[in-house]
Amino acid sequence: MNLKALWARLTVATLLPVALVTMTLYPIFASYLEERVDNARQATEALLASEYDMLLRGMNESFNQVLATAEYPLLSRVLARQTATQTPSWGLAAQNDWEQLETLFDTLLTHFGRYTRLAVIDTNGHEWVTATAMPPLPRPPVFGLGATPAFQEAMTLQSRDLYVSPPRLGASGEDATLVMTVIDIATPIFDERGQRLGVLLFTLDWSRLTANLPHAREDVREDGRGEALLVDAQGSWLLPGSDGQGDRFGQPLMNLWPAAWEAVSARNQGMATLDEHLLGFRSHDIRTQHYRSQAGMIVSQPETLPWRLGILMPRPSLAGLLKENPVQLLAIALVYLLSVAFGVFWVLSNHRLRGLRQRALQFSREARQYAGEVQDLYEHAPCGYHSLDSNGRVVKINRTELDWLGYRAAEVIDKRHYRDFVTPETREAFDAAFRQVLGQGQEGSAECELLCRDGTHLPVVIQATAQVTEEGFQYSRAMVFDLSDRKQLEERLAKQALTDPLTGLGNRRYLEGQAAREIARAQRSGAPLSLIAVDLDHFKCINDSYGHDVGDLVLQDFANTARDLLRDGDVLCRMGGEEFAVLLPDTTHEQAMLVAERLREAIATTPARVGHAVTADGMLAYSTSLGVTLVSAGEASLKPAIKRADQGLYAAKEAGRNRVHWEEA
Ligand SMILES: Nc1nc2c(ncn2[C@@H]2O[C@H](COP(=O)(O)OP(=O)(O)OP(=O)(O)O)[C@@H](O)[C@H]2O)c(=O)[nH]1
Repeated sequence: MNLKALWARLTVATLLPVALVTMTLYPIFASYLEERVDNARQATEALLASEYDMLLRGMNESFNQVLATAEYPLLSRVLARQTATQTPSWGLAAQNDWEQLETLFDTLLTHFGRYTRLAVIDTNGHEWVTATAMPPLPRPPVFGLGATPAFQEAMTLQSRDLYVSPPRLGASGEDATLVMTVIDIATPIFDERGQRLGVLLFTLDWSRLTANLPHAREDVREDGRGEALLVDAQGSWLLPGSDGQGDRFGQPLMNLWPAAWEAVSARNQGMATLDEHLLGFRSHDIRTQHYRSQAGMIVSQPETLPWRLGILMPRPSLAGLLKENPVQLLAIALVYLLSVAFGVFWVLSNHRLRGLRQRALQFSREARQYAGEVQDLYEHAPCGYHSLDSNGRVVKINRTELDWLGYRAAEVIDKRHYRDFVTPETREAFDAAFRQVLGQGQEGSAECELLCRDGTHLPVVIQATAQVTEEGFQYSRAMVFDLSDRKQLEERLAKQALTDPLTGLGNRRYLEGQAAREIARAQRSGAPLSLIAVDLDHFKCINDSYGHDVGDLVLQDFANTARDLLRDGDVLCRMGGEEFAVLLPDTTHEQAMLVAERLREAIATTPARVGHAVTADGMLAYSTSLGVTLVSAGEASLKPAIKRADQGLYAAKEAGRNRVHWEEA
């Protein structure tokens, strides 16, 4: 496997475990996250309800305090007296009422702590009594407040009606530099006869009231537990900052948080999911709050209503959950790490195993190929191979030897003893060699003849060695060489040694061999054995006249003519040169003379074919002289008879040639 494939596998081994772990963990975390989101939604709704109630309760308290104070008889008495005179009257009764009223206002300021300023204003807009949270109080402070919207609105209202201004930035009392968020709450003051005397104006420290909303506090906000949101109908931020200065006060929510504004402006109440927050919201129209308070009617600036109160809670997220619990994060990282490590380990070990397997396969292929080659060599070797057990039974044999024998492997292996394939004549040599193999020497060889299925004999030499282990003799392993060619060569050489190459007749040595056998037979049977010596007449003249080649043709012609004339058992050979001999078994003196005469006459009357290049008719006449004798009983060799036949031959030559002469033993 190449490096590229390994990298691809490693990539898969990394990505796959990550995907599997993610697929396993994601549903768990998703359902957990869903549950947390549901919880957060419920918590948001609960917080919104409680904060809404808290806001209304706080405002109701203020409304009721304003209404209760406006109905206080002391207030209308002071106001009626001052209105009547239109100048500060400092009689004893007035001084007393004034001090009581101041004490009341001081008590209200200090006891409730939520008001920054309390004022009593007559119908002309003159402020007759004023108490502020910021001492020292001017006494008697008279300011014209007739132009304030709170005064003007309250002057149009009936008894127990309230004017409530939207939260605004305002000066606290006389110190115009100290700016804070305030709400004006004003109600008309009537005497017991129902005559309008003026207006009671409470300036409420809005930051003190909203400070009771826990989620409006920045310390709580920073905890990430939620944030209160309060805007008017135009989307202006109504909540002051923690210091009461109003860091975001009055800013449009559209700019601060467009998504939140889009959600709260679309519906009166509900739940919205923003990017990282859940927003629960509801609207509140301050004018409807008289149902909950002692007020007859509540008037405010209509363009600012209704208000929208909301709670923004952080929306639980997967990252947030993990951040919440670092141990969990660590465990998840560990799971990813282990799964990736396992994948990488698996690929690497698999890679190594794969390499080993491929090498093993390669070795096994080579081994099989090698074994096949060895088997092929064994089966088709130019010599025979076989293995025998200690009883001489064939346990293995190659195809070459089976082909020689003409058997199939199934007919031989474990079924036949090898000596059965050896001819009885050579079996003894085989047995002796096999005994040697089984013995100490552990080697043996023998020249034998194998008995083939078709009855033919195959000369072979067997060379065997014993295969011996610690347990002793296992089997013999033998190589068998075919000796047929060698035998044939030997026979051919032997035959050539006994044959005259020019005429194809046997030579002198051949005659001697044949003579020994015939003499022995004649001695056993007592049958006569005759010998004829033949010599071509004037052969030198033929050679000299026509050339040596023509002489050879004449010699071959003589051999053919004589061979045709003689019997099968007669032995015709060339003794050398132009001399021939014929051994005639079982032939008497008379019969031998007849054969010699017939031979002489046949040669004399049958010219040799020498071709037209030599003679005109292509024929060349020649003659022979012959000496005939009997091999005498008691002669162990042919030599004496040859000598006598030669003497007869010379006699025939002497007598004029082309004749037969008997030579007596
Ligand atoms: N062409 C040929 N000539 C041979 C061969 N062997 C021997 N000769 C020749 O045969 C001749 C024999 O001659 P000689 O012994 O004088 O006898 P001849 O001429 O036959 O005379 P006579 O025997 O007395 O009739 C020699 O010239 C040899 O060279 C042979 O194989 N081929």
